[in-house]
Amino acid sequence: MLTLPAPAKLNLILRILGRRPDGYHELQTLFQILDYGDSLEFSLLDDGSIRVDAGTLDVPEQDNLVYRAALLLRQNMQWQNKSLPGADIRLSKKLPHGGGIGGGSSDAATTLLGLNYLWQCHLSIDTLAELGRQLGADIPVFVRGHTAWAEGVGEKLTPLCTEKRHYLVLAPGCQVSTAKIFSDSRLTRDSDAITLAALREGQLNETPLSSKKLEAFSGNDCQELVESLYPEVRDAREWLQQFAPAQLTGTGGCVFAAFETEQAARSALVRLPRKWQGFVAAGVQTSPTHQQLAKLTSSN
Ligand SMILES: C[C@](O)(CO)[C@H](O)COP(=O)(O)OP(=O)(O)OC[C@H]1O[C@@H](n2ccc(N)nc2=O)[C@H](O)[C@@H]1O
Ligand SMILES: Nc1ncnc2c1ncn2[C@@H]1O[C@H](COP(=O)(O)OP(=O)(O)OP(=O)(O)O)[C@@H](O)[C@H]1O
Repeated sequence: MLTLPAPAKLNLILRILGRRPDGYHELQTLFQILDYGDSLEFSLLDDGSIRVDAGTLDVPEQDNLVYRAALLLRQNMQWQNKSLPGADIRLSKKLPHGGGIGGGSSDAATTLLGLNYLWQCHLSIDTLAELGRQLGADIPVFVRGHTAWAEGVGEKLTPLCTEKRHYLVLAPGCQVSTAKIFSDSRLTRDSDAITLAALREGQLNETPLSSKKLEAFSGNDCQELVESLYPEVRDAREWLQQFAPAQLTGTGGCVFAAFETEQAARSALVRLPRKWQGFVAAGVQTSPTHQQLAKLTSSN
């Protein structure tokens, strides 16, 4: 049996530059991977079937991104005339879905990485990232497994180190549909592009992007619209704002703030009103999934 984590992400910066003919949006975002997330257990099945036990997640099996990722990988291998065993996958969800923290996307990426290992498919990270992109714009970053600056629809990724910070993430309890936000005519979709060079200006190449820089460039073009549609998101952000600058991640509904120490983040968490849920996590440069896989491959 193989157990792998599926971490959350935050969008520390999210700028929407325009809409493409296929309806998708050109964006620029800074994906920060966290050391907190879901967990998946994989076992081989002799009968060739794919089974997913989604635990508390109430999504039909065919729609579960874990199932869809497993099927896509298997189809891809079948085209190469490789016959594969099946898989039994157990998902333990900690991440709220429809939260803008990439829970479903990360589960899918961990499935691609985990089954590539277990089924010995030997597909490259580039191929797995391309398969992931077919399922969702947020999946490639988790497949590649680095905190990164992203462009295009989120698939053109440049790894970027950020200064270590601790995040308090709040889930105000509403699920926000990404498609609904991106199709709303009121969405800000004309932000100017910024360059990675501007982001890094004044910093030595090897140094992680400082908290000051992150704060100067922070912001999320979806925030105003999401808060007007979901007042509870604004309430949660305003509550968090008493401790540190707070903003929306992805298309929400989660909001977050950064703290220098874990203790500072936790002492805000203990004051969280009961109506909301929250967690504290550290920002990491390399995904815990990749760290775990690297341990496995080095011990083999
Ligand atoms: C907002 C972000 O979370 C930022 O990280 C992502 O861009 C969303 O990525 P995601 O949830 O993986 O999105 P997908 O599942 O690919 O797409 C959901 C819907 O969002 C819209 N969508 C998504 C990403 C993007 N760059 N432009 C879009 O317009 C599309 O209408 C699509 O039908
Ligand atoms: N394994 C899964 N975990 C969570 N949601 C899933 C999963 N599979 C399918 N879904 C569906 O995908 C939708 C989006 O879930 P997800 O957790 O990816 O949202 P999100 O946090 O807003 O992600 P993103 O930031 O990628 O938009 C859910 O509402 C759910 O119906």
